[in-house]
Amino acid sequence: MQPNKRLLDDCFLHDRDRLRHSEALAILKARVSRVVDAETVPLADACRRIMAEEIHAPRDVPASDNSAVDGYAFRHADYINSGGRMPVVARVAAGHPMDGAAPEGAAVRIFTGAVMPEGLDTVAMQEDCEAEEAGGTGVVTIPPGLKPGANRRKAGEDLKQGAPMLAPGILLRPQDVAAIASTGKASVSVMKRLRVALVSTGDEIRRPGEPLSPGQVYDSNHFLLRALLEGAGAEITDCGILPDKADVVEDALVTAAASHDAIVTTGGASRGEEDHLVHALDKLGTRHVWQLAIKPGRPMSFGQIGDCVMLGLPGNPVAAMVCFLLYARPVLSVLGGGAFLQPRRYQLPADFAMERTKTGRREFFRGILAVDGDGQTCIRKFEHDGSGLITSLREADGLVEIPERVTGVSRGDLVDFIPFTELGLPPHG
Ligand SMILES: Nc1nc2c(c(=O)[nH]1)N[C@H]1C(S)=C(S)[C@@H](COP(=O)(O)OP(=O)(O)OC[C@H]3O[C@@H](n4cnc5c(N)ncnc54)[C@H](O)[C@@H]3O)O[C@H]1N2
Ligand code: MOO
Repeated sequence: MQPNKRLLDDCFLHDRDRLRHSEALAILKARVSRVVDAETVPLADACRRIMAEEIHAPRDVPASDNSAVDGYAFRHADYINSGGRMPVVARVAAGHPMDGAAPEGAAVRIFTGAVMPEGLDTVAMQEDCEAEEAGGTGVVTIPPGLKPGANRRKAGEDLKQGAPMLAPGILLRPQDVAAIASTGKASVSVMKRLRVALVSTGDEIRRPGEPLSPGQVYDSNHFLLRALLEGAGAEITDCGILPDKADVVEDALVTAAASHDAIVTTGGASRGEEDHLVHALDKLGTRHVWQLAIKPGRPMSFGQIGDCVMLGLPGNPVAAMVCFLLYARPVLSVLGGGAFLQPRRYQLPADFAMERTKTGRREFFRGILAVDGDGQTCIRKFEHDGSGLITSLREADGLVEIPERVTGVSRGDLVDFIPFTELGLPPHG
């Protein structure tokens, strides 16, 4: 006889009731704003910090016209009139500008970065010239065909005085810090670092270095999330590993919330009797998000305890990383004064095929960049989808994103690929 009640063994049956990825993002975005103040730091410490001030170029960069090459500087009109053969009357090197203007009809020996002598507008590369010259005196023959202004870098061609350079909220990259330095500014106002409490939970979790008893698991998520948080510029407090005990979890969250801008937890996020994080959040504060129509990462929660944001990441390592990158990263960025960071997707042909019996949820598979038989870049899927496989994260170059409505992927179909580099991670070495 057939049972009249089907067992609820399909753990994704309720995806319709769960928040979709885009809905979750919209809630997160609407709920958070900057919580940190500004501080002034020396430029050497400014990289990867978030700008708190607006900067306009205080001066022209470069400050003067200068030579782009080692060679001979001259007035273009003199070059035309002389047929390219000119006396050399002086020598100017970088850091040693010429006193006064160059005489008419003459060339000047010049080196890369040296200020263009007054009145001269064009430079010929030394390799193209024939010179009977030493120490800035002699004669040089310059080949025909040079255009006026050749090999001359104009004052202000990099930055014009007053040009907008940087605005609050921008994450400073090495090249941004270089630009600030090029204007002579020695310090910069940036957002203070976000104070984040990092919590692992689970009776079975142990720190590396400790002996492992049967059934216990090393706390890999602590190191995963610590590194991700460091990459996001946070100041981290290690709150250790909490046991699966409601009162201990609650006490720890109250203490952490009092002195941090955000709490990031891993584990205990789900619905089991031993999962206390969501109940604690409900009791101590307000939950805005829990249970997403995504995989992996379904039990992620987001809420607040007073003014402290709580991000409850799942315990499975792949789910913890995916949730961090997709949801915690933009939230922490906004709390820290930055943008709600969203990765760009790249459409690449799939080097895999799959059928989806369950639609309605968004899936993020681990994707590996590959080259197909025609030499075209394509995307492979890590062969196992298990949410506990750290190896899948290590092998992958990013995430393959399969939207809710897609019923299957055929080999060669274009799929969305989010490189890990778009999520702030270093490239695969
Ligand atoms: N009946 C149901 N069971 C589960 C559901 C569900 O909806 N109903 N969801 C599953 C999904 S999806 C996930 S993801 C997990 C996540 O739940 P939790 O956050 O409560 O995670 P835990 O049970 O604490 O741990 C899951 C897994 O991850 C390991 N873990 C935990 N913390 C760490 C750590 N710091 N470092 C390394 N590994 C960690 C833990 O030992 C477990 O193996 O729940 C499913 N179950
Ligand atoms: O969705 Mo869970 O997050 O499979 O691992």
